[in-house]
Amino acid sequence: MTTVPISNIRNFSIVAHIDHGKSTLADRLIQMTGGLSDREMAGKEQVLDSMDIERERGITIKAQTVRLAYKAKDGKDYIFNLMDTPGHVDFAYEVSRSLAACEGSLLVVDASQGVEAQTLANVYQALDNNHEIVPVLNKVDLPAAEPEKVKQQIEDVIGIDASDAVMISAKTGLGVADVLEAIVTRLPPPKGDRDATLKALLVDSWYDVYLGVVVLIRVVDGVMKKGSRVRMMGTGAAYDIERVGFFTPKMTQVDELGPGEIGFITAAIKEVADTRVGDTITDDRKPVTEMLPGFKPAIPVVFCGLFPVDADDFETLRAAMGKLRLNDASFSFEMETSAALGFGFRCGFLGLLHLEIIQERLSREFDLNLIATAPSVIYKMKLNDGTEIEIHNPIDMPDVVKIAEIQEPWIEATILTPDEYLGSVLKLCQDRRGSQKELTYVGSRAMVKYDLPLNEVVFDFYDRLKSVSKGYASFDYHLTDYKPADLVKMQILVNNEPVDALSMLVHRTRAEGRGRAMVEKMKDLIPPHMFQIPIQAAIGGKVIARETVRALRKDVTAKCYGGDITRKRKLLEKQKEGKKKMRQFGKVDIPQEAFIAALKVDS
Ligand SMILES: Nc1nc2c(ncn2[C@@H]2O[C@H](COP(=O)(O)OP(=O)(O)OP(=O)(O)O)[C@@H](O)[C@H]2O)c(=O)[nH]1
Repeated sequence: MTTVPISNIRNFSIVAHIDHGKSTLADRLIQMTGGLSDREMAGKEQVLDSMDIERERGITIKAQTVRLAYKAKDGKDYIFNLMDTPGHVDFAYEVSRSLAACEGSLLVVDASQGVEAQTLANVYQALDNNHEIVPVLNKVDLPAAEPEKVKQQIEDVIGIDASDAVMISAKTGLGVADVLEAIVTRLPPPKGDRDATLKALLVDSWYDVYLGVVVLIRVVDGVMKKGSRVRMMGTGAAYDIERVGFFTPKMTQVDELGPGEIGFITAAIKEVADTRVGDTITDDRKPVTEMLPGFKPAIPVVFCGLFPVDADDFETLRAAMGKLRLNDASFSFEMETSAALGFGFRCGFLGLLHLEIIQERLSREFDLNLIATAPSVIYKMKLNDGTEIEIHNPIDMPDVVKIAEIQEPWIEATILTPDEYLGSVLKLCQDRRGSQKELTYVGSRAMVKYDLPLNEVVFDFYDRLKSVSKGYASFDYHLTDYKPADLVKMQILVNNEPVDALSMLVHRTRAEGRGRAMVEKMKDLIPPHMFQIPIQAAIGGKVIARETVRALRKDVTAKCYGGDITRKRKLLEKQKEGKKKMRQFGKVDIPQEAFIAALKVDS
């Protein structure tokens, strides 16, 4: 691959709403610049989405970068570094750090759909990073495409000039050549001083089975050389650089990366946790004095307990989580025990989608059968003695008489929806204790901004939103602040004993509805025992809902008395098999389905 002057480098990202065609365009760009042969492209549905689940769910999770070589119409050779960014709201943090390593963005908007919630969120982040932006209208091959209308929308809603938007079909390849030219002529080259001391941004890191920890960097000043000794300023650790290179998307090794370049390094780094994303990498012998601005760390906001259905799987679960964490520093877990569910882990996630992805990977890649407890957020509590604590597990909540005030996190949500579903969307937000801030129109679609408690959003809000809008509404949010809330701890009692895994913090006004729904579900799923079993929902000592599982009338072996002993044994064996799928709770056996159903109820 040719080396070029810094003025011929272009570093850019593609920002888009999910499904607007970011990956398809990225693949086209790779294909047209010869990064991969047609044959290699054919074998890979979407080259940038490397993880199986990403491909199946059609979402991009891990930011990746490819280097492309392009000969422009001006006859000069250019190097493009294309940074992939995830499109989903939970991973906004990964978007922001990819953007910090680039000078420009292609804003891809589906010409048949128009601007969506994540288009806005992502493009504002790009503008915050002082990016030059080239609007690209994709899917113009579709009969429903309305490029002129969408151009107007981009100007009205985002406030950037869209008159020169590039019209393309990433699918057929139409117009993609113009995108390549626009990258050269409309995006700025990076700035940097080759003779200055090495200063590089640690953009990302991940674990590779063959290479160990791979670190993605953007060189700002100086040169990153193979064999040199560098220092990570944030952690203070020093390393000898073993490999330097980039992806085309195939891994290619070189001797050095100069200013403005993006690529990877490897060294004897043991764990991903030893690298701090956003850190500044410099020369160990003559370090720079000032660090790069860096990023805010990604903090988990949603928590839940994950327990193996089969207690024998506990160690497998621990090992599996350890493996996943190797490549996902934003996923955290610590051991937890529950009287009802046994040994498991309390886990922290960036959001609900992140939770779902981890859960799915655990069950699919590690063949684990899991029970997840209700998702919770971080509550702040002021105690009467003046101390302040943070709670992310309802079990840890102190006695109510000790609590002076409970605060819960709030978000600002932006929702775009076709007009006909606006009523249902507003009702949903209202039902979730939301307060409306703004209602405007973007073409024929309504854009609403709502303040909502995160506690109500982690509880199936996204699913409900999709269902009330037949999948048409789009949603994005960011955390705003903590506000005092009238929250209570609701417990579920089975046979008069509280089931710890089913405790949750809910708003007082919603406790009864939620409690009633839970006990009803459990009643249907707990099999009759020899005695009657009360199932109750309670706040403190006060029962707010109750159901009863009636006592069993027949003994399974009764009809075998005096009869065939093998038949009797068979029946008992069968019963034992069934028991394996139960949780012994006091004198009661609770089937897993009952837990799962109780935790899934929609109030
Ligand atoms: N008709 C048509 N379909 C397209 C075009 N570009 C992409 N698509 C289709 O739109 C769907 C979404 O495209 P992707 O490239 O996966 O979208 P994405 O924005 O990368 O989605 P995420 O990875 O989830 O962020 C796919 O089914 C593509 O085949 C186009 O120009 N025309």
